Amino acid sequence: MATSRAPLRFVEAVSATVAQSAKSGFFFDYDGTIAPIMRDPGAVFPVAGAVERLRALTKLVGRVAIVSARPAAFLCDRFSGAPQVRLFGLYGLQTVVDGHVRTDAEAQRWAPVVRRLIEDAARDLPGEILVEDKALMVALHYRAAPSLRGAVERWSSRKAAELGLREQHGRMVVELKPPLERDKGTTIARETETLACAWYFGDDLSDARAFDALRGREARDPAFMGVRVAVANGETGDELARVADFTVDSPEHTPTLLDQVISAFPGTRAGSYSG
Ligand SMILES: O=P(O)(O)OC[C@H]1O[C@H](O[C@H]2O[C@H](CO)[C@@H](O)[C@H](O)[C@H]2O)[C@H](O)[C@@H](O)[C@@H]1O
Repeated sequence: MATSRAPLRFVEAVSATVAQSAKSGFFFDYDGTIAPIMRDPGAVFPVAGAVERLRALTKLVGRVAIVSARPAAFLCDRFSGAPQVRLFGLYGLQTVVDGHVRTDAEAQRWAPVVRRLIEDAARDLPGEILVEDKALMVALHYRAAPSLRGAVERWSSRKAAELGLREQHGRMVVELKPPLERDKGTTIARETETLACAWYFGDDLSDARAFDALRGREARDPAFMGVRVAVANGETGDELARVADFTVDSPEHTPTLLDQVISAFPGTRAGSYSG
């Protein structure tokens, strides 16, 4: 079910991971990667078996983490069943330490600007556009009205210029965020510094930066192995699959791929992940 798209062979990636397990890491995007895409972002939970696989991985490798554009508090709720999984929210501007969310101080300063933007969006944009308030960022969703994409993008570009914010495009969404040099790429670069091998799973445009970070590390350190897994989809999937080592068919297939990794560790059996 895993399709090789580059010279790296799946079996080699797994063997190298098992051989240097303490220095290996698994990093996951959330929406569209280990959670389904739905119209209501608040109603999204991880696919069946994902949390159990992540919990199993924490016992086998040095690091397991979620790197998401969601607020860290949301991730804390969804991954309460796997407390050893590290959580990086809002593209790495938030982390969770001992159960408490820590927010980057520079990002926090933008909260009043984002608050004003949310009020403007509620006033200016058509009712079909879902304005997701993430406190430090706003996501403008046009999934319910794809024909409004152009209007939303024009409004968002104008507001970004007016307020000094940055835009991030994604699956039927455009986000406005603080103008800081922080994204999934910088988070992955930092979190993989001490690792010899790192896997990253993603489905969307912002995940390409995490893939790039792994490629950059490989270029600087030929002993390092980066494994890029794209989760297929008809929206942004092709773009990411082109630069991935492997592709899975959907978020529901991610646990199946993880079973193939987990079962390669001595003493493990696929499917026995209750503990
Ligand atoms: O980094 P991620 O964890 O992948 O977050 C990216 C965005 O995910 C969410 O939006 C996407 O999923 C929604 C729920 O399935 C879907 O309705 C929407 O069309 C997708 O773009 C989330 O709501 C955004 O805040 C994240 O930026």
